Amino acid sequence: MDLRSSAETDSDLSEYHAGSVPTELLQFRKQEQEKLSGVVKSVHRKLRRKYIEVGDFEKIWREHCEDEQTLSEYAMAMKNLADNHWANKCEGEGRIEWCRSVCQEYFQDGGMRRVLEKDEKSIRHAAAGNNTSVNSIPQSPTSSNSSTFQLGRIRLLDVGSCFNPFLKFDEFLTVGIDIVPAVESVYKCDFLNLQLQQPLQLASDALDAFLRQLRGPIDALPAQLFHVVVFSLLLSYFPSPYQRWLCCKKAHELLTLNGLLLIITPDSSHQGRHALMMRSWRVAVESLGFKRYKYVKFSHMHLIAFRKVSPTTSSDLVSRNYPEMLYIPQDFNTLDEDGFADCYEPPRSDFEDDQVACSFAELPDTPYDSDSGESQSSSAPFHELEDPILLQS
Ligand SMILES: C[S@@+](CC[C@H](N)C(=O)[O-])C[C@H]1O[C@@H](n2cnc3c(N)ncnc32)[C@H](O)[C@@H]1O
Repeated sequence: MDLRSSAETDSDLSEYHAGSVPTELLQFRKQEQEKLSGVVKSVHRKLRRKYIEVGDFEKIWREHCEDEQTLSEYAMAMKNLADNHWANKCEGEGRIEWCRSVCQEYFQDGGMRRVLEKDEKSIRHAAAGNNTSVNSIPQSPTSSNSSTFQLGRIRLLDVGSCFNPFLKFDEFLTVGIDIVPAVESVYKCDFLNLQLQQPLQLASDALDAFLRQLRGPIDALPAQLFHVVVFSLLLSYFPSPYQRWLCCKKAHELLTLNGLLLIITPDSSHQGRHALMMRSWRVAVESLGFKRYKYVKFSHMHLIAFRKVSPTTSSDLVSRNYPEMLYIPQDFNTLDEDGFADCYEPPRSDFEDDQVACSFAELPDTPYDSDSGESQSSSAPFHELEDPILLQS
């Protein structure tokens, strides 16, 4: 199905001068965009509805992955939105550009070296407070001997890549995977069921060669292969926090030490409204062996960068209920006769009550330094210019 044929393309529109696009055409494009966003949103809703009704996510997911028609309609709608409705507006800005800039700053402009030095300083400071001899401090995996990070191309795994937005950037050796690729360069792979293998003990150029010869479908990948894992609008696709948790755990295993996990998740509300949820996400993801590096709120999404600071995850994950902490407001929708009623906020647990005060620190309102020693807030030179209709799903 080629939805593009029913829409005006950018080149069709280029005949018009800015400000002189006829109202009917604008109206038509808006309707087209709403239609495409509707296709995407209805898939998310259907999954959530089934999860509430049936409960067995594995069964629902199996059936979902077998529903080729729905999946290909979804993939075409996403690609069409990206090609014809977002691309001309974004002009180098938006979520993909944010990911790119964080990677450049971290890997190429000394960001990683700075945080590693800061980590080491904190360890020494803490040791001095405890009267521990500096010489007896075990070398941390983040100590400065690993900060001289010689990097060729940044190996980037884009999960739920759809239309492979990172492929065009030369600094990345990109592997895009998706349950339904919208373009040929993305490999078919269900990340939830991806098997992890032993890490390859190879030099960097051999690892690059390994990635270049990959072909889909991908069922397994070696651990510790990537410098960056991207979840752009992926986690909210899943109706259960546990699936989001599994994805983050897999990302941890696939990343090299000091690698970055970039999470972008939709939320059109004011940045303070879901501060508690963001706090909860931070606790959950950090428990896996990450530390938050950057956090920005654009008008329709949260953008968070975590760096992998520990080769292992903490031992007591399930009893602290970390998976449940990766909730989104849509998880608490209730079903009514016509479908879904409005969202309500989940009741607070004791743990969340304890965290309320801390949550205000999550706001990126003021120039915010999460870890890097640099500020970044929603006033950063990026404008979120994506599809509010889709992102409000
Ligand atoms: C909302 S789209 C986001 C596309 C793109 N990343 C972006 O930011 O525009 C979510 C994508 O995740 C894909 N996806 C969902 N579950 C997945 C899974 N288990 N493994 C791989 N891809 C998945 C969907 O097929 C879809 O293309």
